[in-house]
Amino acid sequence: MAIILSINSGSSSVKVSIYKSAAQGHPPTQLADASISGLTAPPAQLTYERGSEKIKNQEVKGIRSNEDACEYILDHLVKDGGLSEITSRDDITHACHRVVHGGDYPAAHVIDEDTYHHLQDLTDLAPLHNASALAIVEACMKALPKAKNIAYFDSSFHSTMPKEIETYPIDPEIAKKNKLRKYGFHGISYAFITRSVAEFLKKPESETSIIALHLGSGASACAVKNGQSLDNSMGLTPLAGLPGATRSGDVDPSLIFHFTHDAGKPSPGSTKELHISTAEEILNKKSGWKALAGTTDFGTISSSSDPRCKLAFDILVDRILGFIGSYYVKLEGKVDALVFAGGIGEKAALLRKRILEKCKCLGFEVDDEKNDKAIEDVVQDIGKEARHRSLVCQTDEQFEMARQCAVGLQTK
Ligand SMILES: Nc1ncnc2c1ncn2[C@@H]1O[C@H](COP(=O)(O)OP(=O)(O)O)[C@@H](O)[C@H]1O
Ligand SMILES: CC(=O)OP(=O)(O)O
Ligand SMILES: [Mg+2]
Repeated sequence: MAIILSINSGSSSVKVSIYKSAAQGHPPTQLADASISGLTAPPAQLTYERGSEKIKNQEVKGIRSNEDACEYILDHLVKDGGLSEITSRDDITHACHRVVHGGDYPAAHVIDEDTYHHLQDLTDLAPLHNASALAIVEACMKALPKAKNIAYFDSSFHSTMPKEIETYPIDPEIAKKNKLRKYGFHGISYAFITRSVAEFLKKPESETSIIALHLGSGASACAVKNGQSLDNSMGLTPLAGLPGATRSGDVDPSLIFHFTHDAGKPSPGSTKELHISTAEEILNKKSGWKALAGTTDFGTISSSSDPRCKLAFDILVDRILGFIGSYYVKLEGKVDALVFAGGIGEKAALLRKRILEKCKCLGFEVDDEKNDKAIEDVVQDIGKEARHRSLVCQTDEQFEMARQCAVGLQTK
């Protein structure tokens, strides 16, 4: 029997789930689930569930990085006497890592020396993510000597984007040499969402077309056509597209040079592993609703009467509407559903309401009573009878990686 550890290192949280692989062709069974959130809005908060039993929900001190969070959780899982399948770290046979930027890798990759160095080269393209994910990989290689480490990339799901969408209108020679194109991200989540919504709608995945919104501290929109990614709002890096907790999202590329004359200089935040310019540091880490409203907590922004929070809220609504409109046309109106997911998408009912009210002209209609209900199912309807469905999906990047790993296991 395989014991699969699934690690999702996000920009404001680290989520770790542990599964045992079931019989041939069955999805893996979750044994426990732990997350440390609030990494950008301390104090960090640990939640820990074994099966359906909520074991812990408490503040944790001394967590200064995603790596600290992962080590703390791993220690917790192994020491939890309630998990009979795990008596030591040696029982863990597979460690699945969410790695945001996989470059041209179209699918998951066992992490060997070559893969590790290839991913190190990509760190500069995902400054908030790849470096910490690789640090966690390195820690797992030491802490879990018996485990096979496998990287699942946020970018792989978007390898189906057509040329005219992934190509930037820049010098093709330089673009080719430096691999400068749109990659798109949150793909592990969009793969889970597409499969879950197809199941909910009782349609084959290959006939399911949706506009999906993964709204977390990093936020993106995705047009899925017949089960495959057509377009994603993120680009060469996760900076493009929608604003995030500390990220600007799309701005006029010239802006940064008017923001500071030091834009092109190395950022003071650069390290041995991470070479980012001052421009990237500002736009990735010192912008977004943190800069606008002084907090990365979108729950606060949604409920505050502070005009700065209202502006941050309205900006996010405006930018999301831009992508919904564009993707609705690109899908030629053949949209089975508009789907909200991610920490914000699943919890910010007011944001969903505002967006759906503006999308009434496209044939979406919010049902306030359903929209205000707690989201308990994997997929839940929040819309009225209308031309198109409006849904929430509790996305699960950890499960998606473990499922793909279990399938891979069963086919090897
Ligand atoms: N009740 C809530 N209402 C609105 N936003 C929320 C709520 N709870 C958490 N959030 C937001 O969810 C985001 C975290 O999203 P999530 O997808 O879980 O993590 P990550 O961005 O690290 O992948 C944070 O910006 C947080 O402010
Ligand atoms: C790509 C990205 O922004 O990921 P996250 O939302 O987990 O930070
Ligand atoms: Mg995330």
